[in-house]
Amino acid sequence: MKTTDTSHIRNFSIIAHIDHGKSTISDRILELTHTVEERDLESQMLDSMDIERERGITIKSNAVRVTYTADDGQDYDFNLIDTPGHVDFTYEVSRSLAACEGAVLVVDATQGVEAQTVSNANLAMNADLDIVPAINKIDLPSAHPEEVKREIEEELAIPAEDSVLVSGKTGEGIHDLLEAIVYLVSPPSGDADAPLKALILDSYFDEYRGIIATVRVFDGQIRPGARLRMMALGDTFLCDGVGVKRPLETPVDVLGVGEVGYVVTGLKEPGLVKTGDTITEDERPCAEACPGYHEAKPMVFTGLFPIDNKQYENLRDALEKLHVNDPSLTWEPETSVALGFGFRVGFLGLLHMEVVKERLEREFSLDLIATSPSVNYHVYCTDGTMLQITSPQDLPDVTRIDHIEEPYLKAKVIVPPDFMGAVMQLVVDHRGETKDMVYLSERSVEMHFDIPLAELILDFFDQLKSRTKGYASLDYEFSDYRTSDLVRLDILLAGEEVDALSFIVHRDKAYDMARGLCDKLKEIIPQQLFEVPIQGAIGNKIISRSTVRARRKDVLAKCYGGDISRKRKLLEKQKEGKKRMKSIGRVEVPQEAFLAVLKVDDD
Ligand SMILES: Nc1nc2c(ncn2[C@@H]2O[C@H](COP(=O)(O)OP(=O)(O)OP(=O)(O)O)[C@@H](O)[C@H]2O)c(=O)[nH]1
Repeated sequence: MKTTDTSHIRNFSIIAHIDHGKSTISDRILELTHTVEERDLESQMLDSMDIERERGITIKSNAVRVTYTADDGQDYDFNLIDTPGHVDFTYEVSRSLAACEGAVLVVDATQGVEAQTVSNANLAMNADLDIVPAINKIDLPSAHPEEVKREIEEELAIPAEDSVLVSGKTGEGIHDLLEAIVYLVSPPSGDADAPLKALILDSYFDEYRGIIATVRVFDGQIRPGARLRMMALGDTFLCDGVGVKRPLETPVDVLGVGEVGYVVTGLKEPGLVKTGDTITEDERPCAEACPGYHEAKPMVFTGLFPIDNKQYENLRDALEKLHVNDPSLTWEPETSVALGFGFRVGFLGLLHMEVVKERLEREFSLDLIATSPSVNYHVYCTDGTMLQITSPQDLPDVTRIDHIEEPYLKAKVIVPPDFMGAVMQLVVDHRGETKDMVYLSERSVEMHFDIPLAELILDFFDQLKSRTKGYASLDYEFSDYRTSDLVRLDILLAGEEVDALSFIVHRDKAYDMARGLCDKLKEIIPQQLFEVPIQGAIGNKIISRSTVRARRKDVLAKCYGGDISRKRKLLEKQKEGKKRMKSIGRVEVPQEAFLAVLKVDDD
């Protein structure tokens, strides 16, 4: 085996619980290594999507190359991968870790170890990575780094003597962190003469150059002009260029062993490049592909419908293109009497759903309506068959149903002991069952419970945050399917059933939900020229009702005659408002009505 000198390469991910400061620390590293000059530095440099910057969260992992001149006088190439912290995107973290030898585990010095600190640390340990703990936000007066060190040792079983104290805000300690990375993270190894073996970490669609894949080279090398092959999918392509992100794309002559960079595939069809696949040489393929990734399974499903039905094909096209960048998305066509043609789309969670909807609207100029999120139910019929349904409309008639099973999660909350009672009550209110709890330290208890996924996606997290004054952190994973007494709640507007407003709910909660939803819809649906009764029904039985009173809406009344340009402006504004509405029968319904179920206070 020919070994190339990889002793000056370090590949690491930055992992942490949400908001502990990964992106801020990455910014400081870019600055200190002069990858980006101070005057060009925008905050959250690696969060390249507008949504990420606006919301201050990382959604996609991002790989960037920086060169660090260490205290030993040598230059080191760091491939740094910033990862998301939110539980919806855990799969992004494991994808990134597969490309690295090390992980910087950021822990907020004021918060200590939280739920995703534990799960991300476990992912890194299972991947056998060298872990560098970084205790962040030490500039804050409420920082208690010594206690956090103890938590890292006791709760995560990671030696804390290697911890580096840093402040992403002031830059203090970042130099020590870079030195720790040089000494604690192993350099990559591989065979430069072996056939190419490169793992696809991520990919995105470029209108002009086709699909661009981010890869980690394990063996061999990639040069422009080489004929390469996707091992799982079998397609071949001529490599159109390789490079690294600094953080802008910078072409290089070759990507060698241990390096992380991008490959321009020239492939134009979405679906030809798969994250987790291995790229090899066409003529001399490697013997074994990289282990690849577990497919991320969608947990939450919603209907996405274009407001203008002419945009249906554009929506399909957009989903295909977005899928290149977001392989966890699934979809199939769905038809609604109320909303026309659309798709039933599967997501990893509610945040993922919001992000995808927003990306479709922004990046592909679509106007969309999303319907209430649902989970995947197993419906056992009296004829012995089992149906998997993700849409309330597909629920068969009650006479055909023997029983229904719904997905349950194993969830974990880390919280100060004072809030234990509040969390237990919240779990009971959401049909959950507390299993056990472990004191991690005087400051924190880890509680384990089982809870239906359908309850968690409605409002559990918001309520958890508010009832624990923001102190609780939550992590969960799929557990199993369990039988539940579930019914479909239908909503009628002006006497007509609106299929897109139906949802599946536990029988014990149906009355409260129906009342809450009718009241919420009354607030959301604007007054029309006629009275609009809103009714909630199970089967033929009406169980709740509210009414939107009639009013003649005369927008011009405000103008007191006179000014024509003002009148025109008002009319245009009204037209704009209309675009965001959908006519259901005679009733104009705003988009947000279809997600009203998320806003119902059912307590
Ligand atoms: N005082 C102080 N604030 C910090 C420090 N580092 C980060 N912050 C703040 O903490 C918040 C979260 O920081 P981010 O860097 O966005 O956190 P993150 O871990 O990347 O968050 P996600 O990507 O959403 O998981 C921001 O408001 C930062 O300004 C620090 O060292 N000191």
